[in-house]
Amino acid sequence: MSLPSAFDAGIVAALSALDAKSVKHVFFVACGGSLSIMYPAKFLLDQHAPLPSDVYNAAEFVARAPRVLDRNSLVILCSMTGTTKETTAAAEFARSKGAATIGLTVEPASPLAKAVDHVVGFEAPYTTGVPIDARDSNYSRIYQIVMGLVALTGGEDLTETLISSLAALQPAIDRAHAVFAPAFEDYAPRFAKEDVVYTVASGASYGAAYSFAICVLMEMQWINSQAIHANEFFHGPFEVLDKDRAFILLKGLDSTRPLEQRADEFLHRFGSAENILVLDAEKLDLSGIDPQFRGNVVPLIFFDTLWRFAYKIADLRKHEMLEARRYMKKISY
Ligand SMILES: O=P(O)(O)OC[C@H]1O[C@](O)(CO)[C@@H](O)[C@@H]1O
Repeated sequence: MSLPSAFDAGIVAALSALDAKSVKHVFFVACGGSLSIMYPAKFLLDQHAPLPSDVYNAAEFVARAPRVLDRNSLVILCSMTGTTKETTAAAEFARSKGAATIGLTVEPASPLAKAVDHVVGFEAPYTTGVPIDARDSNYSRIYQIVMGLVALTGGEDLTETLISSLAALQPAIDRAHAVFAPAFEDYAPRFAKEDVVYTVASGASYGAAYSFAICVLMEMQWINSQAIHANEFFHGPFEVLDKDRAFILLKGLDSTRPLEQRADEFLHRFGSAENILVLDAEKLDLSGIDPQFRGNVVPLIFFDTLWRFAYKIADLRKHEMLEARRYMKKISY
């Protein structure tokens, strides 16, 4: 089978060089925001192929040294900058075990790019401020890798369906901004005053909640946060819930939506609606995105739109989003 001509050229090169049928285990490896996209990537692979996979923080991957990592493994790594040293070390470690490696990065000359067998580029608006089309984002590229792999390993070939869905994603994101804008306007003044804001999600959307909690609220706004899995919520975290506690709940469209729905009902039973910001994907116009992929692309819509909310909070707190860091990239660690 051949991959669609609209597939990213780097992905076509990487997957064509791979003896796909020999791949017995896939590892998704990265740190921080780049790690957050690995959860939905694994979710997509789990849905479409009987291929075992794991998601690892890059340092943990090297320290744990899974015994199953060998020449029949495919290790997919991501570092936007390509300079996160743990991720480069993980690529080198994977190659030392004979595994095939694919690295996603925006910097083709970066240390990560040099450490992997194949480089896949993507675009990111967050540090440059230059808007992109979501079809060129990290989500889009890793989904192409996953669905390409599914097709090449004998699974259903949904690559064309994926490509046409990704082409419809940016207009869907643009429409979503308008849908969520009134809620962001309403909630931002209250959330800007909070010391703690939790984010809750499950399934394909968990990664979006994770990155919003650790990279945006904590890293960029110094607001204490934690991403809580929508069902784990009932296994401890719900004890902190009262009328004053602030939560963001992501309700996606994947098969785990009932978990998020149950959390929604409990949050509104004991919390107060004005402190529970719910982003519900059922309110979105997802025309052009195939129903099979709607649950998978919704987290990118959540994440992209939540940035607008974060900038509103940043303005109200007078705390600059990307510059006001104390440690990251400012000191050695
Ligand atoms: O490896 P990357 O994707 O360049 O990430 C570098 C840093 O950027 C973030 O993803 C967001 O600032 C951090 O979590 C991470 O430490």
